[in-house]
Amino acid sequence: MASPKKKLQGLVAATITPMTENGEINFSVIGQYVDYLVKEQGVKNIFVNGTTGEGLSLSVSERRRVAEEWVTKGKDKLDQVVIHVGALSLKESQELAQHAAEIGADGIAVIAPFFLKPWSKDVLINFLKEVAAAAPALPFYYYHIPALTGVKIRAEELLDGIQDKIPTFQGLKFSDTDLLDFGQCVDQNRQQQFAFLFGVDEQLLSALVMGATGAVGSTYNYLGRKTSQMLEAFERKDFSLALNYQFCIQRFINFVVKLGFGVSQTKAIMTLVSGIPMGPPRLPLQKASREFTDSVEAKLKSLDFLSFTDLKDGDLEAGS
Ligand SMILES: CC(=O)N[C@@H]([C@@H](O)[C@H](O)[C@H](O)CO)[C@@H](O)CC(=O)C(=O)O
Repeated sequence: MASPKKKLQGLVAATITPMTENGEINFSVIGQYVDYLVKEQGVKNIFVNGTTGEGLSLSVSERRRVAEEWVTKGKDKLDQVVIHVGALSLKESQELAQHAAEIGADGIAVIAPFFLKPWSKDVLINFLKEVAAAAPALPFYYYHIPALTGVKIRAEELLDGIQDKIPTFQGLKFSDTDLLDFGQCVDQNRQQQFAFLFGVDEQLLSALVMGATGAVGSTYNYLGRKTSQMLEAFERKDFSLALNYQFCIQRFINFVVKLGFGVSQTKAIMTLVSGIPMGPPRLPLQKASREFTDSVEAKLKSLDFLSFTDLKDGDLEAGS
């Protein structure tokens, strides 16, 4: 794995936690999953035990084992493995942070505690600082996802002076649609070389314009290639082509959002596209319906996503 000091950039797949039909974690397919991400999707960075990975629905011991399995199977194949160690209990979060360091992960990320909530920036920073201190050699990322945590403290405020409190702070995973807040994070922290990782896949192009240095998301599990093509077009300043890719990705996401989209559906889509059985989600989530899977399969075919055919300029109408 790469040196922990290397900046996290480009696409980061928020990994699914594969499960058996009995609801146990299916560790046996993680090696295959790593190979799929690297070879078929060209994605070499992963974010483990986050929202998509149902991290907060797993026990601490399961989270440790999942993290270990990804680090072991990703050795010499993946560039960076970031482990989400956020929890309601500070002690659990610290245990997971320390464990991530012990197993050789490349970074840790933490969401705001979401039951008994921090109501001010300073309180949230104090919590994050205590977790970061449990893994003092690991890059630390704050995972901002206010729609799920209910903690609405603006990321831009949180970042103000954060490295004085958390010396290992390395960046932000921003899973929100507030591009004013995101833009201000970038604008006010450019000199610090933080990673600004955007987490709303359907809006990534707008975030790239705003200065995102990378992206963490669920769709990079199966749309990694397609999204990389968008990133490459953006790098080349071919904005019209980049927009075509974003629209194509949006068409698919819009389609699944209308059917009802979340972690369960991500598991179903990934099973369909990769052929690796991701299994059902854990309660309280419900397995995606057969109707959902059938509709998605047809849509992916119509958009040519299953064959990863290059989108050419002007193909905007295809599959719409
Ligand atoms: C709420 C949610 O699950 N958002 C996803 C997105 O990738 C999302 O699935 C995508 O933008 C489609 O809406 C990621 O931000 C979550 C994520 O990175 C994670 O699993 O930790």
